[in-house]
Amino acid sequence: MATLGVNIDHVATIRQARRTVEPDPVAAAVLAELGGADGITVHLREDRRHIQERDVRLLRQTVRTHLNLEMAATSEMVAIALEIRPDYVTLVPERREEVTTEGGLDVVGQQEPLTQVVQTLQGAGIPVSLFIDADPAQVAAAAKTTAQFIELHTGRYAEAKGEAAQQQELAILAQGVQQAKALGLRVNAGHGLTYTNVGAIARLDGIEELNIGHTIISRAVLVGMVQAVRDMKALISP
Ligand SMILES: CC(=O)[C@@H](O)[C@H](O)COP(=O)(O)O
Ligand SMILES: NCC(=O)COP(=O)(O)O
Repeated sequence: MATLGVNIDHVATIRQARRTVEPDPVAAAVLAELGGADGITVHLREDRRHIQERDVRLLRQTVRTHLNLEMAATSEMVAIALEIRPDYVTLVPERREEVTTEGGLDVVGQQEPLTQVVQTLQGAGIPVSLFIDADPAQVAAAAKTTAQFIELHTGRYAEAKGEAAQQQELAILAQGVQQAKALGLRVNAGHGLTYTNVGAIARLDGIEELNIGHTIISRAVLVGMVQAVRDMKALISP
């Protein structure tokens, strides 16, 4: 049964809309944990469009479950991670122009530099997860970096149109989980999951944690964070 990492990026999106101090992602994390979150995920983007370094520093002191820092594999972000020391780091691709993450890391094409970043962080005691598509070559390349985890990108599943297409993407994800486990990788999953599409992913054997953000924050705006998290927990671990 998968656990739930709540991504609170878009609490910060509302704050940054006015460049002000509310709503505070730190307060949101407390409420998410009260609602049953098993972890808190934040994406400190190079362009700081939502989560700020201040948020990550305070969350390090206040998160009682575990803190997952999503970041690009840059020297700036590695230095921040080594200083703040999240419970784990998830390396994600980033493009300034993107509205949100568009795909997984190209580990195959960046094997050497990504392996260096993985070994720097894990050498400092910070486990690393690589956010990748469920592509066999990417899964194999991720294992070669010595990263302890992968996070399978569920965006194509979430965007699939119609039952057949969704079942096809689900089968690809299931295959990716099995390949990763056979290679000794621990497996998380996330991106684009919602209250209506999460069930089939939560039922995939071998996935440890689902990182879910936008849909939970969208519901929290209407019913409150505690209830929004409780509702998602009820779906992924009934
Ligand atoms: C990697 C991923 O899919 C998300 O966790 C990421 O945080 C999306 O970026 P935004 O939160 O900026 O939409
Ligand atoms: N890595 C996925 C994540 O943290 C949240 O993605 P989303 O649910 O906001 O699409």
